[in-house]
Amino acid sequence: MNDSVDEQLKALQAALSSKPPFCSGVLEVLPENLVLYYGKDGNLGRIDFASASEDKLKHLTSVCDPATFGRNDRDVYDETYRKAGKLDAAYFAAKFDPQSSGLLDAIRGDLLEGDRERPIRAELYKLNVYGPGSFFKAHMDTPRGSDMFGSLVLVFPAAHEGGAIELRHEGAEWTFDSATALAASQKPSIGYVAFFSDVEHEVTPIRSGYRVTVTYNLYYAAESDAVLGGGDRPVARDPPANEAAFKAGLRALLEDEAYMPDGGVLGFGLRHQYPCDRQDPTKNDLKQFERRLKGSDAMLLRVCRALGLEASVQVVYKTYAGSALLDRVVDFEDRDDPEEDVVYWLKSTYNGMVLKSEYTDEEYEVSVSWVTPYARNDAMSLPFMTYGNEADVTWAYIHLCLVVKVPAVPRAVNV
Ligand SMILES: O=C(O)CCC(=O)C(=O)O
Ligand SMILES: [Fe+2]
Repeated sequence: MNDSVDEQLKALQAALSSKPPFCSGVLEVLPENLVLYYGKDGNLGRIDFASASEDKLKHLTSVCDPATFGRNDRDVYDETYRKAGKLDAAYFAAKFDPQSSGLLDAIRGDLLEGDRERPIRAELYKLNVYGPGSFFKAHMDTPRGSDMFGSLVLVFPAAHEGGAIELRHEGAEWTFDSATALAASQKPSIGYVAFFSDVEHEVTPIRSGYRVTVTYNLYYAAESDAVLGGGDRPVARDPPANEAAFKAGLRALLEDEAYMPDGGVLGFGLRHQYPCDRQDPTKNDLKQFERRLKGSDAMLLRVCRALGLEASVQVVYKTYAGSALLDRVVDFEDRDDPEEDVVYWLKSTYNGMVLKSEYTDEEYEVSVSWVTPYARNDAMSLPFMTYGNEADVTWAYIHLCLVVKVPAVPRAVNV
């Protein structure tokens, strides 16, 4: 590979990973939006976070249940992993509304990288109270539906120290210290952080005071049938800087006639994991994920389609005999004969193709030039999430990739 192609590929990788997979901030609100009502078993309360006394915060804490989390396929209570109180959505009502306050619009503009026409909705999930010494260690949020893409955490301005949210993804780490951000705000305000649910996050220990949060699950709204990636989007939009850079870079690469003159296949491991219905995996036709891609994964498909390239979401399975590329999700429970060679089974039942390996000279059926690294799904084990915020046997996360055909020269690339 010559130097300039190498540099172009690096620029593509940089454009795809330049935006953090979360957004956060402090939102000024009307004073009445700092009011929360709660109650359980006849034990009722109203708390105004503009002036919440310690007694009021202790009362709220006393009404909460101990918070559990999902470890493998079980909900467990373990104070070495999660120490906090929680109330389910039936037991509290907050005045603040993410939709009418404009917060959802801000999240769409930031987290969804300018995909402004995409309707999203926030579903109330839980109230959490973290008193001194409380925390929640690293986990991902359990998907609760195929259209769920993210999580939103609101932090009320009760005075506290500690309790920052740390987020980690693909080797990078970010922190949002809502306590400090809220303490600096003179006006009534709420802290917020929204992230893609497959991004690992944790709440660091609270050193003093009370950290009260309300969490929401974020979904692509059902009424949206807008097809991502088409060049026929109804409303013009200004692409964010990383999208413009990615598009220019990919076009330049394809216009270079010395690059893949006979054509070939480009592969991009997607940055995010996606909810997959584990109970009935065969209904997971990979095409449906096109509409649900998150952030820069959506941008990648949008740009490929805009350039007129043939691109499809695919999945790589790791087997003991190498990797197989497939255009659909596999139901391993359909495999009647465990003695049968799994690669042969994937090939004969699912049109799987053996991927060329960088490490061995084994025979292969497809050779992909990977621009970003791909993760393999393990064909041999069920994909339980080790640490989630809830145990769920229906939904699992799956790693996907985008496979893009590069035509032979002379090739026409849309502008
Ligand atoms: O309360 C928070 O700050 C985050 C809670 C959380 O991560 C969860 O409920 O999954
Ligand atoms: Fe979480």
